[in-house]
Amino acid sequence: MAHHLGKKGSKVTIWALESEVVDGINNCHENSAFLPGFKLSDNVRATGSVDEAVSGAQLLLLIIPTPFIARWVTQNQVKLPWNVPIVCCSKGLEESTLRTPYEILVDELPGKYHSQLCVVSGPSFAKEVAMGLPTNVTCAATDPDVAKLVQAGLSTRTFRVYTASDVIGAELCGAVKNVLAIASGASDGFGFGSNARAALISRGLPEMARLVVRKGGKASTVTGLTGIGDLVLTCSSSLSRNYTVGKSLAEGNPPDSGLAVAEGVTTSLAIHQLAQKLGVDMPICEAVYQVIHGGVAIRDALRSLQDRPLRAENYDVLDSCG
Ligand SMILES: NC(=O)c1ccc[n+]([C@@H]2O[C@H](COP(=O)([O-])OP(=O)(O)OC[C@H]3O[C@@H](n4cnc5c(N)ncnc54)[C@H](O)[C@@H]3O)[C@@H](O)[C@H]2O)c1
Ligand SMILES: O=P(O)(O)OC[C@H](O)CO
Repeated sequence: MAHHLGKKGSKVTIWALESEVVDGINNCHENSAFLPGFKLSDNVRATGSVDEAVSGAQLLLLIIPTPFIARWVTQNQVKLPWNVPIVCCSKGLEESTLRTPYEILVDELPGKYHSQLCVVSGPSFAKEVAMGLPTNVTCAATDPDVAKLVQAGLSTRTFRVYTASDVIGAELCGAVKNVLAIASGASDGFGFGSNARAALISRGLPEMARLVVRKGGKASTVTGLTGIGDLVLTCSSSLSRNYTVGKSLAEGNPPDSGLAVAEGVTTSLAIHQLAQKLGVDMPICEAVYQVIHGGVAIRDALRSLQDRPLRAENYDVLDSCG
């Protein structure tokens, strides 16, 4: 995103955790740890100081893995300006509290920040964004003016931003698709074929919709970029870390994604707990949870989805889409 905005002409300062990442960006214009092979725009620089990163900022993009958001925000809250949009781009659920990134920010930041919070989500592999390939995403905010500000701030001819109001829906879609992508990667890893992958995607969609609606979001959100858009992308490409974790599980490896984060691994536990708490039926996500956290063999978990009692293809939850 920094490179994208730098190419657009914005001056961007990245705060990064690792000093070698800061040095690599400032000295070699490359983030060789997390985005190797890209010469970053000259408008992008990095720092290890949050104060320096946010100084004079017109837009803050918060893009850190979900498990670290709460701690990072509580540690740095006093340094964050409250009068510019804070755009949350992370996709997942916090394991201990089952909160989405936006819910974490609302809880951890004082009320004066709340109207500035928004979410950007949708089918957007970082590598393709960095390459300048056509990408469409959605900015969801409770305040439409904030959504429009972010839309204008991020959009270019290759990066098109839509606005929306369903924040919780957009976030839950982003969290659930990562778990479903693990199932899809595993299915492909076993060579179960294109039919199986298409079934996982289309039967994953009502799981997503049921959770969104139960949490107060709109069913129609799952039909958009943050829903089916990101679901199709992540379930069908080796560029996805989550899909890749699934493929690796099928090869008999543990659910370890290495350096890069696959949010679906921890999110599968949170989705399991949230679905139980809210009484939402999410069999594919549950199968992924059983594999990663319950010791069930991945082949058995996928097979068990086929062995469930025959039933009607019920998409009632989507019938409420306007
Ligand atoms: N990479 C993508 O294509 C993509 C696209 C859309 C959304 N996202 C979401 O963005 C979020 C971040 O993913 P990513 O792809 O940038 O991750 P990544 O795996 O490329 O990098 C992980 C990042 O997390 C940082 N980090 C690690 N521990 C941290 C801590 N304790 N505090 C702060 N930062 C820490 C690392 O410094 C590193 O920059 C995830 O929620 C992901 O789902 C990623
Ligand atoms: O690599 P993944 O699986 O985390 O997916 C990245 C993005 O969320 C795709 O939109």
